[in-house]
Amino acid sequence: MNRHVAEPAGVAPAVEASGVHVNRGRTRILRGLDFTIGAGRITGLLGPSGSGKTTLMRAIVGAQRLSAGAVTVLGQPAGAAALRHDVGYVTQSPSVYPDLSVEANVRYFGAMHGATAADTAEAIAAVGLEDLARQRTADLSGGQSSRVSLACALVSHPGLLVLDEPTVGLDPVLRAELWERFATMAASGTTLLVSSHVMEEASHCSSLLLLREGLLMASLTPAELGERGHSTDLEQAFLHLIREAEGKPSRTDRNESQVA
Ligand SMILES: Nc1ncnc2c1ncn2[C@@H]1O[C@H](COP(=O)(O)OP(=O)(O)OP(=O)(O)O)[C@@H](O)[C@H]1O
Repeated sequence: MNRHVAEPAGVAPAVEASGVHVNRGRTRILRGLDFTIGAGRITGLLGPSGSGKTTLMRAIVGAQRLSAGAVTVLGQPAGAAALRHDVGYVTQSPSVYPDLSVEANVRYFGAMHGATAADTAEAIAAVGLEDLARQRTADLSGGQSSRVSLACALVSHPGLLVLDEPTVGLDPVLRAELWERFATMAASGTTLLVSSHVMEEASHCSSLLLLREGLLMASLTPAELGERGHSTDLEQAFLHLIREAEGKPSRTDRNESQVA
């Protein structure tokens, strides 16, 4: 199978990675990744805990030194100054000012990108925090703080939004609303790269990058994952691929909700 999900004719990929290696000390964390991420759609970055998802996201936003290889983002080298207003990154732990209100946080991050008051209000509404806009961020729950962090990235309307496990700690209703929001953003041209180790979330993505132990196991659509993994349950399909790669027989009697 082709390693890359086909791009629509004439549309340049948002991200191109070739031969990406990241070593930390003697540990080889990313081990020669080649892939593209299509523009204007949601790509899921999936893999067990420790497989290298955060390291790869850091490489894409230009926060990770590569040991070898190259990453190009929206036609520029990853981390280039010209990308400052075009790339949004939301880390796993919320990066907000605890002593400021939700609104003040979002306004502050928006100001760096020339965002308006309407942009601030829209970003807060997008993450469902209108009722808490005046609340100090320090007084919010973990899931609410994560949503403030997300609003701070949304406010500048980046062309590429990189989200590290954005749905962790959210209840099912909010999680569904966020995925709807992501779909709307993709439909209006935003490229989203969303990491998760919950395979059920893969079905919300149009393309998937499956990482395991620093290697790219596959770049494919959810439907292709189901076919290759012989299961409509994407969790089972991914486990099948992993066992196939390990040369072990596939077990179909497992019923975990996460791959990690
Ligand atoms: N600063 C560091 N020094 C050495 N090793 C590191 C460092 N940061 C991460 N690693 C190792 O790199 C590997 C990949 O880590 P990474 O955080 O990218 O994985 P991940 O897939 O995002 O995991 P999770 O889903 O648990 O967040 C892990 O084995 C981790 O222990």
